[in-house]
Amino acid sequence: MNEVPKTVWWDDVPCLIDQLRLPAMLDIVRCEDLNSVIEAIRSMQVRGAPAIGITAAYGMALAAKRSTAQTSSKLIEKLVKAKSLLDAARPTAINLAWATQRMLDIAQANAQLEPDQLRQRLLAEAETIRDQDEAMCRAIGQHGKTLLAQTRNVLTHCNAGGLATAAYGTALAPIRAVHEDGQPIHVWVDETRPFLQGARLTAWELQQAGIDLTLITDNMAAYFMQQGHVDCIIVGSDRIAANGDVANKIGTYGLAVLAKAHNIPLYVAAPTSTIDLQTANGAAIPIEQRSTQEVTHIGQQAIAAEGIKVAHPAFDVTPAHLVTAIITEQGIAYPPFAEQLHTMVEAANAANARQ
Ligand SMILES: CSC[C@H]1O[C@H](OP(=O)(O)O)[C@H](O)[C@@H]1O
Repeated sequence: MNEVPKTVWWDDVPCLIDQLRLPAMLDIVRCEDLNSVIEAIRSMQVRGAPAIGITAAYGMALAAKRSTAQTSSKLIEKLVKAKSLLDAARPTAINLAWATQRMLDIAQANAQLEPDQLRQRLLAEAETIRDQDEAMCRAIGQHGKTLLAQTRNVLTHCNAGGLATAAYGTALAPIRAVHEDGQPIHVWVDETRPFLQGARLTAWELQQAGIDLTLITDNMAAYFMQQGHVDCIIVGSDRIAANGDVANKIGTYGLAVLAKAHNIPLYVAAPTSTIDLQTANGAAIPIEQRSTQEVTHIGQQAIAAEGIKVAHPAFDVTPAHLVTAIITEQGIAYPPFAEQLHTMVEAANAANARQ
């Protein structure tokens, strides 16, 4: 099945699916300037760690294109500012800062080029980041499917499908891979309050892919585990610390505790661009605090009284000891994770340097 392209460079600007309008409407947003890229990331028109990294990379290329700098050194000064603004849009997913840093590194390594040549080189790098992400997702699918050979029922949380990446997804990749091999597979889809990425996005993606699913509310997950209807849990990640602690959508930690209590494997699927070797453990991962309106409203409909106190941490951290395995494009890591994660990142960097 050909996927709808996600964030792409089209007609000379980044264009992306407005995920706030899904599943009712498949609407495309044209980002005419850097501010519209930043707003698309901040508002979650585009969301998902790899997807916001790719979009930020195109944002850097757009900033270069829109800059009137007459020298490459002045152009690079503009890119330093662009990186700072993009990185601030959402702090938890390391893919965002990883992508903007990679773009800035390319600019600085090619500072000898004329400004227009440098602009072209930057757009080429953003396209490479996008293409590599899709390849990493498909590799995650191939590695991850080896863990699902005896699996019929998988539970997912939030959305880590094609919409959260260049294409194909991370947590959904092994599920898609076994489905494409003809293996029967069913997915319990956590709706994932408060932003409902599971209900709005994962259910839609699985339906589009012809994969059997059942949408459940987050507080039903324990019931289906207790009834023996969940063989494993697969989630994505926004940042994996050097020791294997995993930041992911709020609610993941609770699922990990439930998985342990029911002796169910919890797998984390992510490209090596989500592994942050500079962050020693989960305690150092910044947790994004989002708008309280996303908790008190569903769309424009208020579901809580005005004037009450509301909390909205958008992510939580699952300690490495609750993670059964981490699936990357480089292979599958098992506890203790630190050395394997370091090796995987080094291998990915070496492969990128050869390209
Ligand atoms: C493939 S990364 C997906 C990851 O991103 C989601 O967060 P958000 O929807 O807020 O961008 C969630 O944590 C997913 O696991």
